[in-house]
Amino acid sequence: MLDTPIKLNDVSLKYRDFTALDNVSFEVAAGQTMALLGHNGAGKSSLIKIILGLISPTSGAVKVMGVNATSGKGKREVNLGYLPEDVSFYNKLTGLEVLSYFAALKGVSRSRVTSLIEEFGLEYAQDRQLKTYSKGMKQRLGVAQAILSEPNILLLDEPTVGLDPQASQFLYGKINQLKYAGCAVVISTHELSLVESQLDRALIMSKGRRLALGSCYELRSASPLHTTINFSGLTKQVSGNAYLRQFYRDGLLHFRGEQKAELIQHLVSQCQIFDFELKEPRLEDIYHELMGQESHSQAEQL
Ligand SMILES: Nc1ncnc2c1ncn2[C@@H]1O[C@H](COP(=O)(O)OP(=O)(O)OP(=O)(O)O)[C@@H](O)[C@H]1O
Repeated sequence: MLDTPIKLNDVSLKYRDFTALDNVSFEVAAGQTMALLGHNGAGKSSLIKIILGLISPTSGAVKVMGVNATSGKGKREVNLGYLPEDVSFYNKLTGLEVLSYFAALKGVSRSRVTSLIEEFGLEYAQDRQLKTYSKGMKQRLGVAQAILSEPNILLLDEPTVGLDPQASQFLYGKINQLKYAGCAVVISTHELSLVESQLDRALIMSKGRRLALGSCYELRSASPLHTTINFSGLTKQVSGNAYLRQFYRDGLLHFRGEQKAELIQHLVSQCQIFDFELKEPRLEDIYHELMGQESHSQAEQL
């Protein structure tokens, strides 16, 4: 059986007395995208650096393709792409020189460099020094560098910062191509609306601790936030239906994520519906709800 690409077990990290990560565990399977979400300082970049083997956890186990990420043994066999939080290349090099340099390090062909430069819309600036690049252009180059080797593991720290909407969409298209080829992807981001439709699972963190872990469906099901349904004739049809009455409030049906399938089956079999509007809590709503609960319970502990 193939090893799980990324596996963290009870990982903790301390900087002197400060606990940056507190018993964090998760796995990322081949072909999956895991989004790391959390306020500034939650520990997202630290987790990525631990997976990379750049820093060692104070305790816990980290395996990358079945190999202990901190021991160094067998690491060279992992084809890994990484975009750091603050992309910074040598400013006197041109865009083409930067990508060619990484291509040489990773044994990637010249034609892949040329096609990525073209695909990322940097062809017109490829012979210009990076000091003349805008923030977004540098970010495009950084992302191109991260996916250059068509990695099996891709770690992206805030990849869409500075990218225009078209470039962000293009990036997610590229990530999806890699995923379908079996790449395990970890994305740390604050852009929840962008990542929502892209992730398979999200790890929501606060102050180094895991608040929630799951797919959008699982997070929604566990959330106290309601999904609502509205359709014409709702009020009339509810009045004679004891099952629907339990969900009815303010002209809408309100229910929890896990009740959705049963309720929709009931509506289809028992009601006349020509069209309906379903509103589910977005990832952003769930995130804010969890953060609100967290600060409430912290306030209570004081
Ligand atoms: N070298 C270090 N020494 C001491 N503390 C550190 C060090 N690196 C990170 N930290 C602390 O660890 C915590 C987690 O930092 P980390 O960079 O992982 O957060 P993050 O979730 O990526 O934040 P952001 O969204 O702002 O990028 C923060 O409180 C940070 O100040």
